[in-house]
Amino acid sequence: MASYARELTPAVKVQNLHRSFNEAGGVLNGLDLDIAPGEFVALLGRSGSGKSTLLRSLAGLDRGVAGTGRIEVPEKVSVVFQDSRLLPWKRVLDNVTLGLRADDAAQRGEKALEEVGLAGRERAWPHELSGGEQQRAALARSLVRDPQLLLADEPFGALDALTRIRMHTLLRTLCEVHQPAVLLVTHDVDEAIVLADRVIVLDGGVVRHDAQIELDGRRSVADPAFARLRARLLSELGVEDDHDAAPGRRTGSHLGERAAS
Ligand SMILES: Nc1ncnc2c1ncn2[C@@H]1O[C@H](COP(=O)(O)OP(=O)(O)OP(=O)(O)O)[C@@H](O)[C@H]1O
Repeated sequence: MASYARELTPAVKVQNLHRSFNEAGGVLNGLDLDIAPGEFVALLGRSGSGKSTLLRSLAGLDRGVAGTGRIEVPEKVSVVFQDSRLLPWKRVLDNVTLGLRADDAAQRGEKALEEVGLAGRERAWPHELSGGEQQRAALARSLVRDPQLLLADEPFGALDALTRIRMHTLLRTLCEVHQPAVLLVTHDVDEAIVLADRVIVLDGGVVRHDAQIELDGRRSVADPAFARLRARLLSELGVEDDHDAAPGRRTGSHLGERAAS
């Protein structure tokens, strides 16, 4: 996944972005950000630091919010949220293909559902799917459009730890196949390290920290280099790393690893 070239025209270019909701002060204060085609960027930041505001700006979902600046994104952008946002009155396949204007929409939807491990569930209703399956369907709905940019706002935030790990593997695999640029908002430092090519930290309405993840191959929380990176990112976030705490009780972390890519 990290095989992008910096000199390529960026998939995302943000220059001097300002956003504010009231006169009390800006949420984004002159933010600059480039994301290369195919690059997977995780976005960390304290609660209220403006992560969702940035993502919504890139998605064009911030109409009515005061602001200035320049945003360039590709034509095909898909968004995934923490909740699947499947329409309860439509079957899974119809949710996946909703708004897709293509003669082969149904076949593409079926293929996307197969890719996310939901083959055979095309005619199910959303309420018949588990939370993890609903997020799989949401991923299928975004990927069926073959996006050049995938924006994901804590897509696994509501899932249990084991389902999350499975979703990490699935997302990596899908990204390797489809090669979208990705901006993933997450609170989970381990999730960021496991998944991303690059991690950025938002603070004060700008990108405060921006680093490539140099870990190769299998990324495991047991790897000392992983632990060092986690400690550095937690410190950027103003949090102490309680690395010695019991698994699952660490601040901003969970057990996770990814297979070599
Ligand atoms: N629609 C809105 N109206 C008024 N203020 C808002 C609105 N949306 C966000 N804000 C404010 O903007 C700031 C940034 O919010 P945002 O949701 O972007 O932060 P975040 O980093 O995604 O937070 P979290 O990690 O808690 O989800 C917060 O102070 C929030 O209260």
